[in-house]
Amino acid sequence: MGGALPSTLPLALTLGDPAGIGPQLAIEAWRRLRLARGETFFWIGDPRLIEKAVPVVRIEHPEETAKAFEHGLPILPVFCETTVIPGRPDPRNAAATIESIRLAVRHALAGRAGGVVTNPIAKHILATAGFPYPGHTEFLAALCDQPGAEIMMLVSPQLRVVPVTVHVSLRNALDTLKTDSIVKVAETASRALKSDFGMIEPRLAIAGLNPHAGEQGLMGDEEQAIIKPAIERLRERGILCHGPLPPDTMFSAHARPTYDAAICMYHDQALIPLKTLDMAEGVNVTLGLPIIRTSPDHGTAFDIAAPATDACVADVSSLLAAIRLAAQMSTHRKGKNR
Ligand SMILES: NC(=O)C1=CN([C@@H]2O[C@H](COP(=O)(O)OP(=O)(O)OC[C@H]3O[C@@H](n4cnc5c(N)ncnc54)[C@H](O)[C@@H]3O)[C@@H](O)[C@H]2O)C=CC1
Ligand SMILES: NCC(=O)COP(=O)(O)O
Repeated sequence: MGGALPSTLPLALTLGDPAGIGPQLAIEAWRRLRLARGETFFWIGDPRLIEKAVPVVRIEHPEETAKAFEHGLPILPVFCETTVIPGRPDPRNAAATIESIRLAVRHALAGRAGGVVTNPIAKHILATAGFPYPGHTEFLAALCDQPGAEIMMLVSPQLRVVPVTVHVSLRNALDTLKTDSIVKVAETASRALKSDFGMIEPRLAIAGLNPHAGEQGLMGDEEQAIIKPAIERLRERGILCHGPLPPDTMFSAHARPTYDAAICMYHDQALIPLKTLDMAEGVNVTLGLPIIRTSPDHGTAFDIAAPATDACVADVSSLLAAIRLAAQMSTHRKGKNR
């Protein structure tokens, strides 16, 4: 999906959880992109984690990335407080993880980075360290001074999905699902598909919530009471959308070509089909913010995390897809603002 030229500005890649697969993936991504002469990035991470495994170039400013990339992995250093043991996350290193995200956003907001690509964090480890946000998505919105503007989209070669409710329990998602939030999320998605993905008139498929999209009220009334009014309002605002669709069939090979993004009512309704179809190529994108942010669709994978000097068994495809997509989105957005 895409095809735009790479962004000229380097991307900022964050540390993620240092005990996860992020450091090994950063190395692998640098090796491949350097060979391919593809997109460039600087890693905001701890050089001590990787410098025995790969040539690194410590930089002070993102502008040094282009020159450094040929010679080594450009690193803008942040330092972990305590020894990192792959597979054994430690809340004492949360400060470095958080600082890396902060710096990445600062550089993107200042126009020194084309976008932010985040390595995975372990939400419960950050929470133990007192981090008050459920995930990157909400933290990034706060850093951009636009809390509530953020939405999550997962993108893969076969599907795009947007959950209306995100990092909450299923019970809480049902309680908080509202017509207004469906409208807001769908409008943001539609706008972003134009500005960041180059679409002229994006088509949205709106999922139902209940089996058979409620079976005319026999199996739940949220479709009638909450989702249909949202669709009517979106149509009045000129947004192409259809639904509520039965969630069990709307992701089939026949249905997928009829829309550009599926607006889903809760996290797993959106992410299960996407990861089942395309986990290796899936990319998590934050829309609705002044900065571009992408991330691989997988998590920290502590079970396969290893020291940087070991062979990398983790698949780097999703991170590479995230880097490429961020560059393409940045190019689209620049073209739009020209
Ligand atoms: N964007 C982010 O920061 C995300 C963070 N997470 C966090 O990750 C942590 C672990 O979550 P899990 O549900 O276990 O999901 P996970 O994606 O980390 O792992 C699930 C399974 O997939 C495998 N896997 C994941 N990425 C892989 C890769 N690149 N190559 C090969 N195998 C891979 C793992 O080894 C594991 O067996 C949680 O604390 C969660 O909060 C989860 C999703 C996204
Ligand atoms: N399941 C997606 C996910 O957890 C990613 O969240 P975020 O850290 O990107 O907000």
